[in-house]
Amino acid sequence: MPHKEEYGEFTPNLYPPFPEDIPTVDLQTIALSKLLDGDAAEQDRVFEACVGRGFFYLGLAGCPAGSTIVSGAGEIARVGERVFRLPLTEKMQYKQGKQLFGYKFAGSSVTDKAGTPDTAEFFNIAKNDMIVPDADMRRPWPAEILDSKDLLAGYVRSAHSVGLAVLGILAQKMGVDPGEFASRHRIEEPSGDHIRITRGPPRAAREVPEIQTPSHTDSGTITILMNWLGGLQVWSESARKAQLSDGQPDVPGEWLWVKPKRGCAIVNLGDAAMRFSNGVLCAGRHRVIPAPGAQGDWPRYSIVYFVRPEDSCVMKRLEGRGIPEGGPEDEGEPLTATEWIFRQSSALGNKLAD
Ligand SMILES: O=C(O)CCC(=O)C(=O)O
Ligand SMILES: [Fe+2]
Repeated sequence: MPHKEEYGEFTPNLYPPFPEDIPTVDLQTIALSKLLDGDAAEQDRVFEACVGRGFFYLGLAGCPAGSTIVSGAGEIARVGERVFRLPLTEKMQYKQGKQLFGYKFAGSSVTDKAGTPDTAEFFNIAKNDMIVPDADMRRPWPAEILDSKDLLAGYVRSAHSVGLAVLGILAQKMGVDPGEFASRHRIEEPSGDHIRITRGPPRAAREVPEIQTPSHTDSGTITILMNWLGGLQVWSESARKAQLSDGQPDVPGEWLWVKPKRGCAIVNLGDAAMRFSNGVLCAGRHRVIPAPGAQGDWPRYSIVYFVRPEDSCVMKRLEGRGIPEGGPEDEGEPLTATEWIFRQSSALGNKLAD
């Protein structure tokens, strides 16, 4: 059992191994350093993974942005420990609004039609506030976060650059000018990008796992995820419709565990990537439950970076020889990214503050 007082609760060195006897998903491992070096075979593999399931491991060794993500994620989880330890009344002063920045309390969204509440807490730290002077920030942040602003800003820049590097490669494979993604994700421009610190409680019951984060596809473009304990699961079949959903998978299949891999991020594409590519790229459906086996006795932390289109970006498909025309998504008035993301998260049953 974890010794909470003695070690704090984010203790990756003490976690028992991920069980060997449960069905895991077989994800490709792509080396970030090879991608950045222009390795053609690695670039082919990343495109294949994104057209397929929309999930892959990204090996972070051998390049500065990768090292910042590996070391930064652990340090940010420790910032999270300090934030989540604050009294609920204090955390609720930072309750998330329409843009989803700030604190999400456990139970703020539902996991099924019966209305069972989720169990994960999040603190969503806005990219734009971390990379500007304090006087220019748009929201208040707890002292625990402001004290670590340099760490968070460095992480934002590295994770954002890694996301954009992958998107640039995907663009080329689809015959799209890589500048088309870059110009929709400029780091200084306001966007829904954020670092999410998540905390899920230890497993309450062996038999019926409670849902920490219900079934969803991410609404942004690309997500860089760091986690240490199991608990993430992907739906076995890919679903590529960027449609409103009631939070349940829309094609038959089963949940498969994603085994955390040291030194690797788990990268997945979101609905915006599917929208920009008119369905060529896949947004992988996933959820989080308590970690399997003895790992489930620990509180579960993860650090997620969401790369999202700029707020005023018009959400329509990009032009390129590899991007098909037409389909239902090409009809009707396109939304801005702000409207789009609000629509996607409301569909997941999130009770928003304003
Ligand atoms: O905690 C994880 O492993 C995944 C979290 C996630 O899917 C999300 O926050 O969108
Ligand atoms: Fe997600």
